[in-house]
Amino acid sequence: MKKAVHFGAGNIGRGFIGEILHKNGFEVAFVDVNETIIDALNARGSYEIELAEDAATHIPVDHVSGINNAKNPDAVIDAIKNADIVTTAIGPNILPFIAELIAKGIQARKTADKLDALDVIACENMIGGSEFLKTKVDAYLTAEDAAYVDSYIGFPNAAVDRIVPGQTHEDPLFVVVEPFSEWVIDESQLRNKAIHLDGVHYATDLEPFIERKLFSVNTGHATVAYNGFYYGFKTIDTALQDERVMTALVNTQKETRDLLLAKWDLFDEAELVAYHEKIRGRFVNPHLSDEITRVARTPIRKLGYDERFIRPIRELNDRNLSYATHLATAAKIFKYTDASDEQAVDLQNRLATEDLTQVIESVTGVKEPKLVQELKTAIEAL
Ligand SMILES: NC(=O)c1ccc[n+]([C@@H]2O[C@H](COP(=O)([O-])OP(=O)(O)OC[C@H]3O[C@@H](n4cnc5c(N)ncnc54)[C@H](O)[C@@H]3O)[C@@H](O)[C@H]2O)c1
Ligand SMILES: O=P(O)(O)OC[C@@H](O)[C@@H](O)[C@H](O)[C@H](O)CO
Repeated sequence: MKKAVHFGAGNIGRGFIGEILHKNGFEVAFVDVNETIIDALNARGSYEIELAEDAATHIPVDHVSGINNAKNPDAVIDAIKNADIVTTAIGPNILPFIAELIAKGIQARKTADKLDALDVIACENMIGGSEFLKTKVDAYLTAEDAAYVDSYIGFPNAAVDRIVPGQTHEDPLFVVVEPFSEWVIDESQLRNKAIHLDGVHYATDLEPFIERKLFSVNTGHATVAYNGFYYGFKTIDTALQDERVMTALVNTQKETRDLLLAKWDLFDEAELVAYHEKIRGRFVNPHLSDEITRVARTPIRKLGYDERFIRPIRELNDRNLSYATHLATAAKIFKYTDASDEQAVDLQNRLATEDLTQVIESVTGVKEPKLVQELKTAIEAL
């Protein structure tokens, strides 16, 4: 069997990436620090996915194993040495912490004179995720290693879409997912073109696809989460029953369409309207309950310069298009609290001790006085 190494045996890792790799004949070594999950993968060698729909379908995934990277880094390096593909779904903030292991795995391939091409694909909600990972990996490589990477190792960007909420089953591996799924990989950045995964869409230019996904699904999701939190809700589906939250989502989607249509020739307005309607339906799937704390997690990341609110705000502003709803939700992120979310706690501590303008500028990376002032006014109005 072909061998895959996948970093992050969490919700989307088991609930989507594992499914696709398995379907394509790979045995999958999941790398994670969660001992319960790693032990269960090794004990059973299989797990089950359930599609959340009327007549729930069950998908068995076997030929899987686990490696605890904190305890057994050498096994990860060895697995990468022998892998046909490497994927991650671990969270953008964690990518820097696995970069050294990936670099060592690449060095092990080079030392073994392996000339098979390998792609390392970051499946994170992030524009340019694999390229970002490559910059972190590069920091651990010599000039000679870098030449080997240029020839044999690809870091194609990817976009992954499937709502996989937090799981609360007795079985730590069982994962309930929405039926919809989409995985797009930038074909132009692939090194190993012989691996063409069934169930993956290969695009020659990923940027419009990742923007359509991130600014539609994730900006929309976050709009529901931060407005929902502000109005006192706990889950995405219940928040959407509130007209104020639904209106915020619908208006945000309109601004997103305006941006996508102004920026890319590729999209058709009617198709985007249908895409956005479908997303609203996905958010209220009655068979899936998604906590606001999951969707609103890591608020500092979500306020990033190239992230789901600030990038559209900047780009709509550049085009003299309205970004009022994006801005109103971005302001609510500054009011988000969750004692169990390190970034939420950090943001609130900074707001309590530092000047608001300084916090806005440092968290969002925005320096343009007009946008900073608008954010400040919107936050102060809450
Ligand atoms: N859940 C979704 O609906 C969904 C959909 C598309 C994309 N994504 C993206 O996929 C990524 C993962 O999201 P998720 O929802 O699966 O999160 P998750 O928390 O369920 O999974 C992340 C996994 O990474 C592991 N991990 C954390 N630090 C680690 C480390 N240093 N070394 C090894 N493992 C470590 C955790 O133990 C966990 O099992 C994120 O970038 C997210 O944006 C999620
Ligand atoms: O994973 P995050 O924190 O970037 O965003 C939270 C959710 O919006 C996200 O996980 C979605 O469920 C997912 O991106 C759907 O494809």
